[in-house]
Amino acid sequence: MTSTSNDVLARMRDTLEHDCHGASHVFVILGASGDLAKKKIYPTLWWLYRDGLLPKKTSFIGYARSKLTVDEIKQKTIKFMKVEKDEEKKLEEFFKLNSYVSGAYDKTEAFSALNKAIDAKGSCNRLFYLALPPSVYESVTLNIKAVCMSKDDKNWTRIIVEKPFGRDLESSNTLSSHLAALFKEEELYRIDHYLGKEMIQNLMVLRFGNRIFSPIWNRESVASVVISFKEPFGTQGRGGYFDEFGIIRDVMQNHLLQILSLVAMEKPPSTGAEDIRNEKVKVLKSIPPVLMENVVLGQYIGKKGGEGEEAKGYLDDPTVPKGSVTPTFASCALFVKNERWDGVPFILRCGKALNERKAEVRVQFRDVPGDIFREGEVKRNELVIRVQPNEAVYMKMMMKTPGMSIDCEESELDLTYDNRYKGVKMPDAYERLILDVFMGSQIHFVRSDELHEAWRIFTPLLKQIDKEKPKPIEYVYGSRGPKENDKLCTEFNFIYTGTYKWVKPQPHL
Ligand SMILES: NC(=O)C1=CN([C@@H]2O[C@H](COP(=O)(O)OP(=O)(O)OC[C@H]3O[C@@H](n4cnc5c(N)ncnc54)[C@H](OP(=O)(O)O)[C@@H]3O)[C@@H](O)[C@H]2O)C=CC1
Ligand SMILES: O=C1O[C@H](COP(=O)(O)O)[C@@H](O)[C@H](O)[C@H]1O
Repeated sequence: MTSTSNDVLARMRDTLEHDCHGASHVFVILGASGDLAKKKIYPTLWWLYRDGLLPKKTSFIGYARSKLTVDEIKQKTIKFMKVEKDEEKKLEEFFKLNSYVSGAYDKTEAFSALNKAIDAKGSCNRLFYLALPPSVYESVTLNIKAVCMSKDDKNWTRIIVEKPFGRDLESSNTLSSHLAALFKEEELYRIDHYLGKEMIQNLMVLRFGNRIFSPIWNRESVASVVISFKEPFGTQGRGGYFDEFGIIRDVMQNHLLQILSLVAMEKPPSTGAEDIRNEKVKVLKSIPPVLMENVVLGQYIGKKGGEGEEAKGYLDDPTVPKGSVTPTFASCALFVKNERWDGVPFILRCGKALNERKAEVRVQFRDVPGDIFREGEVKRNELVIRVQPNEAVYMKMMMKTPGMSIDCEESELDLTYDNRYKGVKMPDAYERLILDVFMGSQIHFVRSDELHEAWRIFTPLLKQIDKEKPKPIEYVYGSRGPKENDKLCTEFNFIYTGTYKWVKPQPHL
């Protein structure tokens, strides 16, 4: 039987109270005046508070250079909080638990003032969320370490770090060494918010909780794997920031590679964080650096006759440097050189300003050997794990056309979450991850050696792109991206026939 949202919430509250032993907690948002804080962190803390999912004695302190009041923070963030009419009183309670300290990121005296505000809450566990540009990570973490850590043994301090974790292997290693000199690995929570998504967390269960997959999850049966991220909007005026990174650093090197490691890793000895992360590192170590010849780069141009944002290309964004060749689309094929996967292409593909919002994993199986049906009739099986939107797992299968016909046709085993798990609340990725930090679970956070391997795989390519500045292929805003990507997919054994038609199930009357 499917658990109802209320059952699940009640169980989570019990676990949380048990794990937190009734302790007090202070959650500090560094960069409280910024975009991430406003759009994600404050709303997430509110949802957790509203649902009773934070330890009972938790308060929140915002910290940034701007001189702000809690009321001003509230005005900035409220439209992202999705507050229902009957929740106003609770929202007031939430903001009463908030305070704000203004100060510089590089002044120890300012952090002493922050520490005073934390001390005023009494003996407590401390969580610091770095919702900040990486340029200030170093000074902020030095100051936290110098004056803001928990003073007694019974309380812990945890630091939540947001990407980008550097821009190449060298800068990432420098950041990792800096953090390692200040904090223990168990105090560091490196967020990759894709690890907080339902279907990404489901990959472990799907693979290792089902007997049927393990015999076919290898080079004998799998032809190729495609992992995609598509977004239907462009840089929306924030191209200046994006241009420093490009889509490979923004999405491929982190979110898509994390998904790949969960799809390709061996079965860990347990579901413990270290066992899982050991396996993820092992599989990443088997991946040679990506070669430029296996890469397609694209940049979107405006749509003729389009209106508003879609009429504008990447280079029309006034915050983007003139003539920039930063890719807004990238796809690449890479290989896992181990016994299980040798020769199987893993195609990663991501892009902005495409035709739809979609993130999915597509495992395409090899052709049926010794086919006895009419030539070309039998198509490859495909297992699709749709991460977003509308979570689903479906397996494309060949079936006899029902009725008198003896033909084969493409059909599917379809597990659409909206139908199967009616009424279950899907928390936002940040809700799950912030809760994990309270509970001290690092399963869904990136360890420093995973980060090292991820940058090792992409840094030679990124350096080559930065040096040679190849001109990306133009694609029109709202299209499927460069045609060259389809060629890359075909070259690397992903066969698209265009013959599969999904008949959306109609609700029973
Ligand atoms: N439970 C559910 O909700 C289910 C939903 N469906 C829906 O049915 C529709 C079709 O299913 P789908 O699995 O995508 O099957 P398809 O075989 O039609 O598509 C497979 C893949 O090929 C890509 N593709 C499309 N055009 C080309 C092309 N010209 N050359 C190369 N590749 C191409 C697709 O999208 P891309 O443009 O991203 O490359 C996709 O990645 C989808 O909208 C799917 O979401 C199907 C089954 C279950
Ligand atoms: O990390 C990032 O992810 C978002 C997309 O996240 P999603 O949860 O909405 O899929 C992307 O827009 C952004 O560029 C990138 O930095």
